[in-house]
Amino acid sequence: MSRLELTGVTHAYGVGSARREVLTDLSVTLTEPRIGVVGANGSGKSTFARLLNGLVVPTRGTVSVDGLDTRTHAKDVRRRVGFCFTDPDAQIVMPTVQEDVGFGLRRRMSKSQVAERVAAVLETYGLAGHADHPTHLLSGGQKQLLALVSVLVTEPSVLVLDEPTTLLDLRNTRRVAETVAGLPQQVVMVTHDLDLLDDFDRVLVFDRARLVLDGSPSEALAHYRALMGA
Ligand SMILES: Nc1ncnc2c1ncn2[C@@H]1O[C@H](COP(=O)(O)OP(=O)(O)OP(=O)(O)O)[C@@H](O)[C@H]1O
Repeated sequence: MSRLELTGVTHAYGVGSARREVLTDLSVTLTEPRIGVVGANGSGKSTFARLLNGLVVPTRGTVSVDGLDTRTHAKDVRRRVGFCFTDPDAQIVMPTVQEDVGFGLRRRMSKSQVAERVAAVLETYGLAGHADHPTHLLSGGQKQLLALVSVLVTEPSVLVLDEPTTLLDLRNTRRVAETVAGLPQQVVMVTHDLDLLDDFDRVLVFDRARLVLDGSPSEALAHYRALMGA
């Protein structure tokens, strides 16, 4: 597993009177295979997730992945840490399924190698019959799966998922959950769906820009439910 390390991290968006601190003085080291992140809307979870692959660079403090600082080694970090957005439309970039899956590989290997790898992963994730399908015609669940597969094909060592099932029905939620459960990679998953975290090794609870609990799924979920008054 990789070592994801945040040291003295504070992050704010905006400046002057518009400055809004969304993460405050966060230090945490993550080495477990399965890490969940929960918290209220606006508590800083997405910002935390984006810090892990350098999509967001902290205002103060450092974030590193296996010793690589996201500020100075952005490219290496992004190669190791794959990121899946809540909304798959934010990352589906090509007109057909196979082109989209091959997109992240085009600079690393020859056309025939890309075609071979793409065919193999589409088969593995049950999308083989959709290779030539226009991406904009896929269902929400298929799009989410495609976004996940397009990241997995690049073989990241860590996968960060920001609310990957929010837009999905129960069947597709299960499908994504099963796919994620079977991955050899380290996974960091932000979610409001607490059931997805039952078997996780560690769950972080955020509240108003702070990490307020870091523990087992049952401890974290009890704390989160109490925070939510549920
Ligand atoms: N690019 C940005 N510019 C300005 N403010 C931002 C930006 N991104 C997020 N914010 C603000 O930062 C705060 C924390 O947002 P963040 O998305 O990290 O929270 P979250 O816990 O993931 O919320 P949610 O559960 O609603 O997705 C929110 O108030 C949000 O409006």
